[in-house]
Amino acid sequence: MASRAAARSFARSAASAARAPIASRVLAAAPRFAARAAAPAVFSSSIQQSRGIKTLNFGGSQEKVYERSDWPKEKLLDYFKNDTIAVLGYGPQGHGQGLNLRDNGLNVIVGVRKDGRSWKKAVAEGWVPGKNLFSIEEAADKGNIVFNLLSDAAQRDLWPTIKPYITPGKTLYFSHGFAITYKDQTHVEAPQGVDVVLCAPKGSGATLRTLFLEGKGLNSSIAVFQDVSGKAHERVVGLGVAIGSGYLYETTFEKEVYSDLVGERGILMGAINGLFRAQYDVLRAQGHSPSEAFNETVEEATQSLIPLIGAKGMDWMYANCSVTAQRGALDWHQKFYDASLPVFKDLYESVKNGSETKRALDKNSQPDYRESLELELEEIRGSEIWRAGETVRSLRPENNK
Ligand SMILES: NC(=O)C1=CN([C@@H]2O[C@H](COP(=O)(O)OP(=O)(O)OC[C@H]3O[C@@H](n4cnc5c(N)ncnc54)[C@H](OP(=O)(O)O)[C@@H]3O)[C@@H](O)[C@H]2O)C=CC1
Ligand SMILES: CC(=O)[C@](C)(O)C(=O)O
Ligand SMILES: [Mg+2]
Ligand SMILES: [Mg+2]
Repeated sequence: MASRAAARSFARSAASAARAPIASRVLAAAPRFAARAAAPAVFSSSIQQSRGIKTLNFGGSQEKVYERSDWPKEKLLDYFKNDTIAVLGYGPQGHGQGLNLRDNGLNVIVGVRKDGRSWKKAVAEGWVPGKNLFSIEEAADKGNIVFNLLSDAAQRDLWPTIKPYITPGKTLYFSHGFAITYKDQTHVEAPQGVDVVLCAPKGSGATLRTLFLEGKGLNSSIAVFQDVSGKAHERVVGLGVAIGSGYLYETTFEKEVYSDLVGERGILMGAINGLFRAQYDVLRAQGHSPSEAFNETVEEATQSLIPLIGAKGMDWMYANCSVTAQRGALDWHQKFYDASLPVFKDLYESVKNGSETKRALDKNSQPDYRESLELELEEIRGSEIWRAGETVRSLRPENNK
């Protein structure tokens, strides 16, 4: 009973927090359930081992994370003062990482194919041809820390062009374990005499940039594949901070790429799209209007309930919904789990055995790959659910002043 009353009082504080903007909602600190006080010691907080490194308890496992407090701007500037960072590619990551490095005062240049989409974007964002914007080859030549942020297919296709410039003493940096892990398909082998590292922001390059501008940071995964200098780990931590990361989590190239490919095909992008569509279609088939089906499927999820999960976890979101909703969700979640578990197992296998890689490489190396992706996105945009969504979004009070 006590915990029920406590839950109700949380529900009230969360309800008022829910009216605040998302950022302050996330920060709103309300006491947890009374039951939480008796939680096992396993949930206890961190042991600070040394400055900049923390060993934390993640659900019962100890893991090390690195933090940016150990890398203030002056240290970054001094540590990388003799380095030229060449960012190859100017997609979402080239944009986010390149601009954050530049704003942090590091010596950074961009390399993209001349007069392509990325070249034009880079020029529009203040990169100057011949000064800090070059062809891919020129940039790879000039840089001693080379960020390979081309598309994963282009990393395979252009490797023979780039490889001659990755000479001993340089650092080769990726934001994905893809090229190295699937080297049987990409033919990207770690060159001799070169540190090979990874820093993979766990989110879009667009978010990496906006959070940096807001003085926040996106968490990233880091890994070292080849350490020739003996400093590869320290360097990638510094680089991770310099691109605007918050905390850095340790992984391996293989673990990063397996989890990333599963995540984006699964919950983050593929599964969420499939689940939204399925529920919307059932509601529509039962005679609900497009706005009702959209509001009950997408709008409420993105505007109300998912931010609550982000703020304080699944139980917190449940606790802030009616007991009717909680009862039903607790009963039905197992059915969704059972239905999707085999799909996730298939997905993991398809990632691990290289099928997903093969498909991404085949499709995204076609000359018209962008146009065909755009056609598929157009189809989503034109479908009823997302057309209904456009109208619903336009009616959010903040968009309708
Ligand atoms: N998107 C994200 O937020 C995340 C991406 N990553 C990883 O970061 C890396 C970069 O990804 P992302 O930023 O999304 O970029 P994209 O996958 O969108 O790739 C964009 C870059 O690749 C270039 N490119 C593609 N094909 C060619 C080609 N044949 N020749 C020359 N250049 C080519 C494009 O140039 P042009 O415009 O001239 O075609 C563009 O600059 C990838 O390894 C990705 O997996 C990691 C975390 C998140
Ligand atoms: C943004 C991100 O981390 C993804 C979804 O894995 C990607 O864009 O590849
Ligand atoms: Mg990712
Ligand atoms: Mg990815």
